[in-house]
Amino acid sequence: MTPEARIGAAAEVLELILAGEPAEKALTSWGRRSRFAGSKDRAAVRDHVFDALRCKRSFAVLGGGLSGRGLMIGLLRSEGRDPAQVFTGQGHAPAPLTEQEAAGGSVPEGADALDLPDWIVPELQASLGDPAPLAQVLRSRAPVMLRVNLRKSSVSKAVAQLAADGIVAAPVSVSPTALLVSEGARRVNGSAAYLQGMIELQDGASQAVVDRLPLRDGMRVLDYCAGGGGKTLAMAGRARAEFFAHDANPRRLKDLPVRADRAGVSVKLLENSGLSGAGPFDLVLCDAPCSGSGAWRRSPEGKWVFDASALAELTQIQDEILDQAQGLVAQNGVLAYATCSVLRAENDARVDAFLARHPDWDLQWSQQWFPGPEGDGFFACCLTKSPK
Ligand SMILES: C[S@@+](CC[C@H](N)C(=O)[O-])C[C@H]1O[C@@H](n2cnc3c(N)ncnc32)[C@H](O)[C@@H]1O
Repeated sequence: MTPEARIGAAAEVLELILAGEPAEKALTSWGRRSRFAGSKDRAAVRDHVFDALRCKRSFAVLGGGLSGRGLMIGLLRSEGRDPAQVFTGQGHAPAPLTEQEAAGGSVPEGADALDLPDWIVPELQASLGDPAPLAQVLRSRAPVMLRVNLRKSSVSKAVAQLAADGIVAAPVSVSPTALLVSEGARRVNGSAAYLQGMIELQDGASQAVVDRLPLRDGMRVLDYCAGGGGKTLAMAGRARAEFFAHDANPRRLKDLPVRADRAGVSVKLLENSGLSGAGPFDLVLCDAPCSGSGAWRRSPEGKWVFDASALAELTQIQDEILDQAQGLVAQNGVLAYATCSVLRAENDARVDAFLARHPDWDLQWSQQWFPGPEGDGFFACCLTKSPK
C-alpha cells in the first residue's frame, strides 16, 4: 500500500470506531477485508488509528470535524503536512479534499488542545495541579518495555538473546528488570527470548511496583486481582514463594498457567469459593480495576469512554476489594494496593478511606509513578495491621 492509501484506510477504520465499534475489532475486520495489506501496511494503519485516538479532540479541531477523514486531516496538519498532497484521489489515495475540508480547521485550545474530556480536567487539577504536562505525555505513544525473568535469565543474557533476533533492547532505571525496546518491537512475541520465558512484555512502572513489595522466599503470596497474571509472574521472578492467583472473573486467569509454565514458575489458581480456605497469606496484592488513566497512551479509547459515574462506581469496587482482601492477610502480613491510575480519587483517597474504616491498619509507604519515557502511570502502597 502507498502511504496515502494507508491514511485512507485509517480514516475508514476510524469511521467505524466513531460509530461505536471497538478499535481492535474495527482493525481486525479491516484486516480481513484487506488481504492485499502486508504486515507493514497493517502496522502503519494501526499506528495512524491509535495516534488519532490519542489526539482525537485536537485532530478533530485541526481537521475541521470529528470524522475518520477529519481526524486524518488533523493528524497531517499536526505534523505540518498539507493534507491536499495526500488526499488527491490519485491511485489508491483517498478522495480529494472537499472545499469545506480544505478551508476548515482551527488551532485547538483548552481541553481540545490537552486532548482530555472536559470532566476530567478539574479532577486532574485536584490530583496533580496543572494537567498539561501529563496530558501532553498521554498524547504520545507508549514505550515498548520488557521484563527480564530472573528465574530464567539475566539482564545481559536477555539483551544478547533479543539482539540475535534483531530486537534492540536496553536496561532503564525504572526497574532493574526493565528493558526499553528501541528496534524490532513487533518481533518480540516470536523471539527465542520470549518463547523460552526469558522475557515478558511488561510496562516499566508495573515492574517498579513489584520491586517495592516486601517479597521473601517461603512466603505465601496472593495476587487477589490477578487478571492475566502480569504482576503474579513479576513477583514470582523475584522470590521463591508460594504464589496464588485469584480474580473475580476466573476467565481472566485462563492464560496464566501457560505463561507461568513458560516462565518456569508455579502458580495456584484460586476460585472465589477456595479463597478463605487457602488463606491466610503473608502478602496480598490488590492490583485493582481502575480508570487506567496512567495507561491511556496504550488504550486511548478509555480516555474518551471513562466518565465521572464510572469513576464513582470504580471507587466503590476498590473499597470493597480492600475490605475483602484485608481479611485474608496473616498476622504481621502486608496488604498491597495498586492501580494504573493517576487520579487521587482512586489512590490516596482510597487508602485514606480504608484507614478510616479500619483504624487498626497503618500505611507503610505509598508511591505515585507518572507516565513517561520508562513506563505508565501507577500508584502503589503497602498497609500493615498494628500489633495488638
Ligand atoms: C488491573 S486488572 C489486573 C491486572 C493484573 N494484575 C496484571 O498485572 O496483569 C484488575 C483485575 O481485577 C479483577 N477484578 C474486578 N473486580 C474484582 C473483585 N471484586 N475481586 C477480585 N478481582 C476483581 C478484574 O477482573 C481484572 O482482571
